[in-house]
Amino acid sequence: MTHAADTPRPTRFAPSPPLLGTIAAPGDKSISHRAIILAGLAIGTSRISGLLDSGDVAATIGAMRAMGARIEQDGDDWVVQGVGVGGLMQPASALDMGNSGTSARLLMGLVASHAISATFIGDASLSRRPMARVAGPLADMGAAIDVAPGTRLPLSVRGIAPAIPLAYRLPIASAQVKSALLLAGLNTPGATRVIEPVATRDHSERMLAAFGADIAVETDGDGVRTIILTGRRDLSPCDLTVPGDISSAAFPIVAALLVPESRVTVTGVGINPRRAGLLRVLGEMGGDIVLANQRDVGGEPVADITASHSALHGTDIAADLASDMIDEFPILFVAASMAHGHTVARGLGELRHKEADRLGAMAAALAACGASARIDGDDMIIDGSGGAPLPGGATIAANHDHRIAMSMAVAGLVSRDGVTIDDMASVATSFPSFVPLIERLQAGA
Ligand SMILES: O=C(O)C1=C[C@@H](OP(=O)(O)O)[C@@H](O)[C@H](O)C1
Ligand SMILES: C=C(OP(=O)(O)O)C(=O)O
Repeated sequence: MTHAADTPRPTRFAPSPPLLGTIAAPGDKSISHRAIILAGLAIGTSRISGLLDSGDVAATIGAMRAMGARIEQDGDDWVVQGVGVGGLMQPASALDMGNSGTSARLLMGLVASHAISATFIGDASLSRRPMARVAGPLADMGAAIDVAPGTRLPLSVRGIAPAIPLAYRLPIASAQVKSALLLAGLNTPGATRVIEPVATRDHSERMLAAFGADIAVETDGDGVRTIILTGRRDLSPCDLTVPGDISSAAFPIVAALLVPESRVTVTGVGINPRRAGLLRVLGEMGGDIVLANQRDVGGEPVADITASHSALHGTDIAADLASDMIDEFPILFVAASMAHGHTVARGLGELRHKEADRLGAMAAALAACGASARIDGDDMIIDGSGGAPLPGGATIAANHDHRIAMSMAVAGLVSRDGVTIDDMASVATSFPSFVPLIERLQAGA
């Protein structure tokens, strides 16, 4: 039987008229996962507004429900009654993480310090992604991980309470690993310490503090952060608003920079410095990007962002910037392909471990559309077209990767012959309204 969701949705993105108008950014995916998880652990009722309605967040909601949290939609809000730290229940069946690495890794951490066991499964893409980065330190905390060699999904975590508090220096810059260990630390007596030589997105730290966790952050003279979480404290419920997702806003913003005569405003976008590296790089490339109405939403900095068509020039992106824009490289590569001159983006090995190998897949996709992109070790090197449209004309395999699908869709908007994406279904994981919002901007919304 063929299910509707399994039917590929090929879509052609033709050369675009100017993009004009104002749209609201969808809720931040990273923050939405964390809001559901922490509200699901608090004692009492939390109300969340602005939650991202997407496949990845649905995976986290499903798993937290399966472990006892009561999570209901109330109009545009979500109302969550938590189980209390230490109160997760044994799930009756395997937890389906779908396409979502964040769900899988954060929830593995959560289960590790509860006396329950859970089997984690995922789609073909997620089942190829490395899980040893969380399984290793969680085993050091006392959890038993049952997994085939290679440490990929499916795997089972048998948690332990009390777990052993860990001091762990992150060997890779990963907010998912950091967050998995902090969540494991919540039900672990004593201090769990995560040492972060390269700073990554700090949504977990901010939100843990908002829910009343005992958390402190120390930064040494070299900028190395140590996050200290003392476990076994109850979490208090919160009413919070999820800011808009800069990783989604990136697509209309770059599209506006590239499509002649465009001017687009995206409202309510999170500009946390550990997420907003793309804005800094596009600014250095000559992009006309204006931030207005800067404010705080849910403990995160937010702004309305206006991007206008600009002549971009190439740039050199240092490796230490990578984690501040890790999910934005695919769309940055599209921008660089149309810039004047040479762009080098360095130290991007982690891109090989996302929903697809984003280095290899983007180099191939851009080359298929007539751009000059090549990989040298962990670096991407692009010679821009100098503002000329890319030839296009290709059909690109999205490979279950929403960011490749949306990036190459934007490439189609600025191509000579259009670009076809073989299957746009993956955008439902992070930005279900991507196509209608682009169409609204084309109509001058
Ligand atoms: O913590 C998070 O919410 C995320 C962290 C990043 O992954 P890594 O921790 O693997 O870098 C990012 O790529 C992902 O989209 C979301
Ligand atoms: C890498 C991503 O997400 P995840 O790791 O949660 O699948 C992403 O959204 O680009």
